Amino acid sequence: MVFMFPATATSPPAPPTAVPWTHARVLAHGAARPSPARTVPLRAAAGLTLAGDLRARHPLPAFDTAAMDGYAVAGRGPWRVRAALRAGGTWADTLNAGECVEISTGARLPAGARAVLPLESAAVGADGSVAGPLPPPGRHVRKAGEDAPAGHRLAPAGTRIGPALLGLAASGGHDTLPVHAGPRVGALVTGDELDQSGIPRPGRVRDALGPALPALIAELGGRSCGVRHVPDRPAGGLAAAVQGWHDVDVVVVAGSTSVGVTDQLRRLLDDAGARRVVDTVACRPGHPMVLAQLPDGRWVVGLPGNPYAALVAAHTLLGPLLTGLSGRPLPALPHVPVWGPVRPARGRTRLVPVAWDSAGARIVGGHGSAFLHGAAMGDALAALAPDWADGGPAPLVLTFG
Ligand SMILES: Nc1nc2c(c(=O)[nH]1)N[C@H]1C(S)=C(S)[C@@H](COP(=O)(O)OP(=O)(O)OC[C@H]3O[C@@H](n4cnc5c(N)ncnc54)[C@H](O)[C@@H]3O)O[C@H]1N2
Ligand code: MOO
Repeated sequence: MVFMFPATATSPPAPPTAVPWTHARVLAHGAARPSPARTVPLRAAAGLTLAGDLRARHPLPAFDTAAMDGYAVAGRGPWRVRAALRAGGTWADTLNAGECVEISTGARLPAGARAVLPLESAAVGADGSVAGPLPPPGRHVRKAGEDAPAGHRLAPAGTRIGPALLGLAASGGHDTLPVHAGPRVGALVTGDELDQSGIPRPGRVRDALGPALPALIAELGGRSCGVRHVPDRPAGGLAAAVQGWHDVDVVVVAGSTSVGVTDQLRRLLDDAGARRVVDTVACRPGHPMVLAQLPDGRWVVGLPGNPYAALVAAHTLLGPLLTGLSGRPLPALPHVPVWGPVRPARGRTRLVPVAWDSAGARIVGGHGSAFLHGAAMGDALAALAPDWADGGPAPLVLTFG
């Protein structure tokens, strides 16, 4: 006879030693020290982190600039046209009342000009003079230093360098930037049951994490150094693989975080004299995750083998760790209303994939710990507290699906 336990609607409480989910992120971030700063050309800085404040080397804009094609006028009209100015040109003379220059957007305003009369508002008379409504002083003019005076802090150290910041740095007169490079991350995928291509053979499963991890590491701010597959047998293979990967800052181990006979991760961490910073987290899924530091300074992040649990664990521990190693502050999580027919978990945080909708974020797809469908369709993970109710606010960790 086979005895079966009745299915329960709520999950069992978290193990007593498990770290609360919000605290796990803070611990992982706080444990990391940023890599030394170095200087790189702008073209090599995308995705890295500013290692010093970015300051304007000159006023932005550098001079009073025409913001419209038209006429830069002085005094009241009609105005006599003195010259034509194009962007990039200079005109050393000064306008007197009743004079103007034809001017292009981006050209430096001549001394004496009060404003720009747009072409559409101007009428050119038979004698070549220009008439039109008197523009108020400063109209259609970008004032020198209006965006930032010289020396102004454009962005603080710790800012992630994206396209807008690269453009801002160039506008501010910079050719290079001081940066913290993205940490180097190697990924070890464990599991003798994994097939690497096609439809898995009977009893086996297709490796979902090997293809996912390099993209996930890059999304979280790391430099992926590749994926290596480690067999569960002989025992000791995982320890050798971890110890042997020297030229990385972080080793991610996928699988082997549980208590089964083939799960070697915690034993190898103890044997190696590693310091555990986070050891199990009060969340669902992903609770067996672990973060530890080896005596040589390298970090080990253990992600549970179940693919969605691994994704949750990566966003809980790996993301904040890489953020800290990169010299960036831990971002505050936005709280938005979350909708969907899901029960929160007793005594722990439940992480579900969500997609934006007009009223907040809606829970999407399947979110069992082995299934990636929901996460692949989602924009974020919502962290549902035990007292969350449908439509209530929850913090979001943004993801890329
Ligand atoms: N007695 C207990 N058993 C389990 C516990 C527990 O607390 N006590 N926790 C369960 C939870 S929760 C998780 S999550 C898993 C974690 O297991 P491991 O990290 O040791 O991973 P594996 O056992 O190797 O695999 C678990 C599961 O995931 C599949 N898997 C593994 N790697 C991949 C991959 N790269 N791509 C796709 N699927 C993968 C694997 O086939 C298993 O089905 O432990 C539970 N057990
Ligand atoms: O928490 Mo496990 O991580 O349920 O799949």
